[in-house]
Amino acid sequence: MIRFENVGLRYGMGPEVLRDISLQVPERSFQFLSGPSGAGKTTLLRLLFLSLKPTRGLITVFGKDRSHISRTELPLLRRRIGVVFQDFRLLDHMTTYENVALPLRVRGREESSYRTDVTELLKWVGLGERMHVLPPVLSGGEKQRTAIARALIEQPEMLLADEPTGNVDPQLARRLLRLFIELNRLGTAVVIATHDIGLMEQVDARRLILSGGRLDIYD
Ligand SMILES: Nc1ncnc2c1ncn2[C@@H]1O[C@H](COP(=O)(O)OP(=O)(O)OP(=O)(O)O)[C@@H](O)[C@H]1O
Repeated sequence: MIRFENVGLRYGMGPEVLRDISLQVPERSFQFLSGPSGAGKTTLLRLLFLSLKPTRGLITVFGKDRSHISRTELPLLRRRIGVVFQDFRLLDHMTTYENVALPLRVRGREESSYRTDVTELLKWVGLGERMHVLPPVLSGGEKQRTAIARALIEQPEMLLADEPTGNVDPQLARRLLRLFIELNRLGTAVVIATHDIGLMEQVDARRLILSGGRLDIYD
């Protein structure tokens, strides 16, 4: 679905943060992205989500050359990619249900057409009882699961998650990991950025390790 060939990225006039990165996100794959703090994991996820342009190299997204994708096409392609950000980015004045439904509402969908889907998804992530509360009263793990549900509501072909177990205890981390594995079994490609070696050891998945701006791949 996504292919990088010798991709480099620098912010402004700064040094290259990523150098000669070549990777693929095949359909239905499961990969971890790791490396020390500041190695460029979030930057790489932003390139995958099309919110940054590479400063050199080639990125192909769903068969299209990234540099030829127009501004009007970008939101359509992004809809096929779900993202869970490190800081959740939930809207505090909307309930859990409303936060998850927001991407559909923005697209002008009638509530009656998605009510069941949103409710079922919230139950799937274990938030069936927390649908009508506001984010400020949710625990870190509940916020995390709300952000995951919002990333999944449009049934993306690929899910990118930035430190999705960063703020939760080991038990919840395992539960979230099981959610990602189940999602992957249902057909979604998954890329999880994490520092958590214990988490990576629980799944036999490809590891993309960044250090010094370069990427090593371990199968
Ligand atoms: N918007 C920006 N402008 C300038 N430099 C940036 C910007 N964002 C990130 N950087 C720099 O790029 C490098 C990689 O940052 P990035 O956030 O991608 O790393 P990371 O591996 O995700 O780190 P962490 O594990 O701490 O979240 C760092 O040196 C950082 O200071």
